[in-house]
Amino acid sequence: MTDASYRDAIFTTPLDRVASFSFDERVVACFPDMIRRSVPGYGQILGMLGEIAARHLRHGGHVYDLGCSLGAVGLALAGRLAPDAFTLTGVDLSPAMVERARATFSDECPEHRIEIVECDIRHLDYRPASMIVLNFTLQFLAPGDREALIDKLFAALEPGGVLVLSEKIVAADEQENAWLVERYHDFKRANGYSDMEISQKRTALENVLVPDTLEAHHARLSRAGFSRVTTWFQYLNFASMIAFKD
Ligand SMILES: Nc1ncnc2c1ncn2[C@@H]1O[C@H](C[S@+](CC[C@H]([NH3+])C(=O)[O-])CC(=O)[O-])[C@@H](O)[C@H]1O
Ligand SMILES: O=C(O)C(=O)Cc1ccccc1
Repeated sequence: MTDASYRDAIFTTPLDRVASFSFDERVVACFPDMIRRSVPGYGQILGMLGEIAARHLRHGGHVYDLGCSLGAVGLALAGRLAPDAFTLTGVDLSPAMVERARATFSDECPEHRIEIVECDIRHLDYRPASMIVLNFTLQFLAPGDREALIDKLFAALEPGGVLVLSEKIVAADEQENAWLVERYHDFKRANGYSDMEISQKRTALENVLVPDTLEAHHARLSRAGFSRVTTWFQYLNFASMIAFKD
């Protein structure tokens, strides 16, 4: 059984000291529930990734899913496209994530050509790709490492290729940001998280998940050489962009 998933109860008890958030076994065990209840629009983004792939991916082209966690992006593409339509490499640094993602793909879509690599996306030797997805992963890299990775991904993309970048974002205007964060906390409360869980998770993510502004993302993508960048989705302080390489 590869799809066992528990309810996220990681921050339900008060802690004397909240440790930094990490993608360990406990998080992996409840990850599908955590991400669904914590990321506004997560399911809609996955559904649209299938449609974006159907439109933009060269037939038989290669896809990278960077920070693939349990493989949700690969599963969305495999649900939308035939096995001969693409090959995919999912990459994640967390051994617990990689182990479960591999089991899921061999159980659920053995015909699709999907491999999972345990590696740091900053150090991977990229082969030419038609589509690259960073679905809520760049935000976990040290801010100083982000530009070099985007440059590397631009170089790996074939002409006509696309990069999809989904991120938690911060608004430059303090009042706007405060409103978005408050409504995001309402979103989490409505999804069953208590004030204590919300507050302890926020502490655990400090200096671990460091969001950029949408403007910073667009500027970085343009600097790397992408000819067009479109924010195609935003729900509160979560957004997804698509960048096109000519
Ligand atoms: N340097 C790194 N190299 C490789 N992996 C990394 C690195 N840093 C973090 N990760 C991995 O990036 C993933 C981020 S989760 C992505 C969700 C998924 N995309 C989804 O669509 O379900 C987002 C979230 O939990 O908010 C984790 O699995 C980390 O181990
Ligand atoms: O829960 C949060 O506060 C988030 O920002 C989203 C999230 C989801 C899963 C792991 C880490 C962060």
